[in-house]
Amino acid sequence: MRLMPELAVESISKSFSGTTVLTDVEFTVADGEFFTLLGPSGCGKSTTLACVAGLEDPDSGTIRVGDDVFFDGRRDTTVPPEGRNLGLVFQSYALWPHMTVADNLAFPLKLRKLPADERDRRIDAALDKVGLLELRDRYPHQLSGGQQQRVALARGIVYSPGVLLLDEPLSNLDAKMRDQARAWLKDLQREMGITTVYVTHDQVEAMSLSDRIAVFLGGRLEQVGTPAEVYETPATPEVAAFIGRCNLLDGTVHITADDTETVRVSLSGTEQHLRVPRTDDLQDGQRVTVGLRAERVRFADEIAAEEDQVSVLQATIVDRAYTGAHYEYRLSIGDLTLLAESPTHRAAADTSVHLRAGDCLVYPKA
Ligand SMILES: Nc1ncnc2c1ncn2[C@@H]1O[C@H](COP(=O)(O)OP(=O)(O)OP(=O)(O)O)[C@@H](O)[C@H]1O
Repeated sequence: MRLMPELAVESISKSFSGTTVLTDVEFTVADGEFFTLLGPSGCGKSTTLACVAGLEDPDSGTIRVGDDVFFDGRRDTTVPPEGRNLGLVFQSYALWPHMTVADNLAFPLKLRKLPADERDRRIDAALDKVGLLELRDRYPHQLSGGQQQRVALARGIVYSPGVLLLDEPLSNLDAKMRDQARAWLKDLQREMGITTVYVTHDQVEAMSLSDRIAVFLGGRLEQVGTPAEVYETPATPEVAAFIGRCNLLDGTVHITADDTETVRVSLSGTEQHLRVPRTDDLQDGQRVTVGLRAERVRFADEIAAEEDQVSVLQATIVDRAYTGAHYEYRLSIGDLTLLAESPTHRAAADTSVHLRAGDCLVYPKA
């Protein structure tokens, strides 16, 4: 298999009409890696991808694949999209309606001036990869949404691009088809070993597809890590809040001479407190934000209260919802609201919750 040099995006910034949409965005994508740009609507993911594709130019920074410089803000260098050998697939499949499937795929090959027999060979190979060889002579309107999406993908890979860029390619599919397409896309990417940059706002999609995820918020890269890293050790409270369902609680640290493994945090909005792991960056009196994922808020019968390692808080259930997979509870603790998930139905209003110190994500405030 041919080896691709890494894609390096170095400190790119971009504004539109004076409004900054990207600030010092920096990441590298390794050969064969499935790398996802994840973030809420408007955070700058698509603009970043468009800069890699050459559809937009950043205001500054560099973009390169190995020694091939696509963009260099200092030298005013920019390579046009067709010179970058990238496969592009967007949310809107953008198939030409008056062309058959095969002709849709032939288009980028004609642009690259490939001879007809080589074009046919490549078209059949790409359609075979996406499992649609028998539909090569149909028109787009004779295909389902999922099939159109596969054709768009086949068109993205037909000229053997070095890097595949996908912008929300599954978002037009219904939930069930999206699940199937996701599994299929992952298999295809693995089989081809093609370096892939994927844009989505759907964290489940990002978690299940990616080798690594770059979390974008407000035009900045907040964290780059494996799915497990961004979920288990989010770099900031904002990342914790964006990925999964996370309670964010404000409090103040209190450290005594007896505290070795954990320290006490008095929570704002209640007289109650919880214990969090003791770390070097925590001082007595330090204001902190504590992140607690909903599924890590346990009820008394779920985990035992262990000295120092599990805090017991008295709570009232104010609302419960059945989701099929589990129950979601809204709890009040003094003036605080806490979301909890549990497989068990709980009828009583008053309850105690058990919070493991190791489940608390602690962020010192500046
Ligand atoms: N051509 C443009 N002119 C002006 N502003 C733009 C342009 N393209 C994007 N923006 C703005 O830049 C910001 C980032 O947009 P971008 O499309 O990159 O976000 P996104 O994270 O991909 O969002 P979404 O998931 O909704 O597509 C947004 O505030 C958007 O309105």
